[in-house]
Amino acid sequence: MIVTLTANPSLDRTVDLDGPLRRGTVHRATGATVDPGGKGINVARVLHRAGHDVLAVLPGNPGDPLLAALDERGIPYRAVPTSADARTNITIAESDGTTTKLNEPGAPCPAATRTELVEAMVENARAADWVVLSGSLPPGVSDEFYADLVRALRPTGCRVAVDTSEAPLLALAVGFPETAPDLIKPNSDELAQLTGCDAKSLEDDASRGDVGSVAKAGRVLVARGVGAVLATLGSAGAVLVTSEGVWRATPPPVVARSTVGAGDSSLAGYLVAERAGAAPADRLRHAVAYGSAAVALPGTRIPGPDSIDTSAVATEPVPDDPDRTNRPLSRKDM
Ligand SMILES: Nc1ncnc2c1ncn2[C@@H]1O[C@H](COP(=O)(O)OP(=O)(O)OP(=O)(O)O)[C@@H](O)[C@H]1O
Ligand SMILES: O=P(O)(O)OC[C@@]1(O)O[C@H](CO)[C@@H](O)[C@@H]1O
Repeated sequence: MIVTLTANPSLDRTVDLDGPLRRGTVHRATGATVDPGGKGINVARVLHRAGHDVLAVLPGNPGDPLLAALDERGIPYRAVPTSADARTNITIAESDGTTTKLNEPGAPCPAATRTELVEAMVENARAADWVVLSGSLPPGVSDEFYADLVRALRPTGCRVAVDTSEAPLLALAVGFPETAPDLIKPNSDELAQLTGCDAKSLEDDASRGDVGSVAKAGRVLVARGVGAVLATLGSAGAVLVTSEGVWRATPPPVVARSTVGAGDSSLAGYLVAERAGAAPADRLRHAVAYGSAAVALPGTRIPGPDSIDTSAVATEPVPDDPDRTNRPLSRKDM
């Protein structure tokens, strides 16, 4: 089983425009869709659709429309009572695939909810082979929440994947190696937050075929105890760094409709392959195939196994570059 935690879940409302977004004007939307969202929920949705046994843990009260959306899709969940309904996050989707997101802060999380979420995670982790801790934290939850939870999960022996950003990510990294997860999935912004690199140049270099800086940042994290770094780089694909080596994967050309949930689908794709016993390059291939399939779908729609084409994803090992390895990262190596 895979247990996901979404401490700050959302109902994702996507509004479609037939042209570019213009600030300060009235737009007549051409359509609108609503999906259950929040990063851990998206990971659980993809895994469930791929036939895996999942449990999505989240704060939520009976009657919350988010829980109704999970019920409709048959996603198994454990909802811990909290202060209010889940937030609504808005995506404005332009016809060329450009997406703008407006994410609400989320319902404040009372102390009793935080305690029960941790208890639910520890209890269910005992029967799981992975737990996935994903997304931002709602008001009332301290930045150290994930770091503390990784410590609390250690005795269960369950492997831990984390996908978060900003202060909770930095608070986790401060505790490495004690709080180092078995897997992290930073995008270029998050890799930059962790290592002081410039996010745009990481992605720009990668799209020109140079993933040296990403590989170096990943190696720094692995040296600090992280099991594997799955760095996703938007249309430039992804890089996997483990103690065994570094691989890069390039997606096939895709007509992008919405990038929302692409990173979550990548993480789920990696876990699908990992659970099947795949070697690192094949895990990366699955991550990129799932991510690219998600990008071709509208809103927070998630791909099913039938739309995954791993043969269209090119992977290759990235050799060690002694020159670059000896050069410091732009700010500090964490
Ligand atoms: N324009 C694109 N074309 C093809 N594949 C893409 C594109 N954008 C993203 N992807 C695929 O999706 C994966 C994840 O994308 P990205 O790095 O943007 O994740 P993310 O920022 O975590 O996404 P999100 O937070 O929106 O879920 C990439 O590694 C790639 O495989
Ligand atoms: O505000 P957070 O927790 O950082 O991100 C939330 C979110 O943007 O992430 C998912 C896509 O990855 C969406 O379903 C959801 O709206």
